[in-house]
Amino acid sequence: MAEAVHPAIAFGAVEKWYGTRDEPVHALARTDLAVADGEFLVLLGPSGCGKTTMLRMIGGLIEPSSGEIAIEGKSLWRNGQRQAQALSELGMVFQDANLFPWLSIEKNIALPLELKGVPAPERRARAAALMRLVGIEGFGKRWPRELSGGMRQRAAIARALSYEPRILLMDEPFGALDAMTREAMNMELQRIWLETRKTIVLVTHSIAEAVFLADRVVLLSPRPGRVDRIERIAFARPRMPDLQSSAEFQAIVRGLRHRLNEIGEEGSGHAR
Ligand SMILES: Nc1ncnc2c1ncn2[C@@H]1O[C@H](COP(=O)(O)OP(=O)(O)OP(=O)(O)O)[C@@H](O)[C@H]1O
Repeated sequence: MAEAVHPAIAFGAVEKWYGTRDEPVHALARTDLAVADGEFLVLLGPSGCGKTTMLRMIGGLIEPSSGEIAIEGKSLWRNGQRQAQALSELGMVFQDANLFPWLSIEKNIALPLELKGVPAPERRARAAALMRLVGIEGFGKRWPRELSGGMRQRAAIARALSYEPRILLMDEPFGALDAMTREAMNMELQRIWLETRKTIVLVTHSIAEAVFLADRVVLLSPRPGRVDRIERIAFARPRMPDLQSSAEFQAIVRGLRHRLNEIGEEGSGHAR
């Protein structure tokens, strides 16, 4: 397969300040980062280190204060205007599935297609294929409230994939789920990724989740948010849950936890 000409996502000297009523908040210091086409990148770090800010900037929901973000080589912003062309490459999944309660699961999944004017028979066929892909086949006529949290998250992933974005952005997608469902969802997400080969950027607070899923873990530190280190995770795929009890896996988790503790101490102790 030919190498993609552009990275899927490129940060060039991107910086973000938020204006507040008191002091401006320096949410992200000048950051350069390239995410390869088809890569699974995980953003990990303590509260307030800028993970969501980075994800929302990639998603075009907020504009960087300076620097440039390019999606597949196309600038996301030009003269303060978001470029729709670059945005169509992106799908988003949040912690809360955010399904419309008055629409069936099938209609929720097909909604982005309806908004795009895709005819009903094609929408139904696509929704059926996506429900198979995420493992909720047969639940299309149900209401969101009739599904478990894990199943609702599967539906949210199906909806984000419905218009075939090349990049999937996920902000703590499994943060609200119990530990067992979360582990099952990690396996499912890995399977979906192996089948679709999307570029994925996922935010998490869980070190084990990060190491289990990622090609690279980007560890961020706060005040201001910045990339502290990038850990390449080389385990072969598909990765099985037992991998997590291996010495190699635990060594990486330990290293990241150790660094996270140091970051915490630097933040609370000596002012810089
Ligand atoms: N809209 C906003 N206005 C002002 N400050 C903000 C805003 N959004 C985020 N911040 C600040 O920017 C910094 C980075 O926030 P961000 O939400 O990106 O961090 P995070 O790593 O995602 O945190 P968490 O893990 O708690 O979700 C924090 O200091 C936060 O208080």
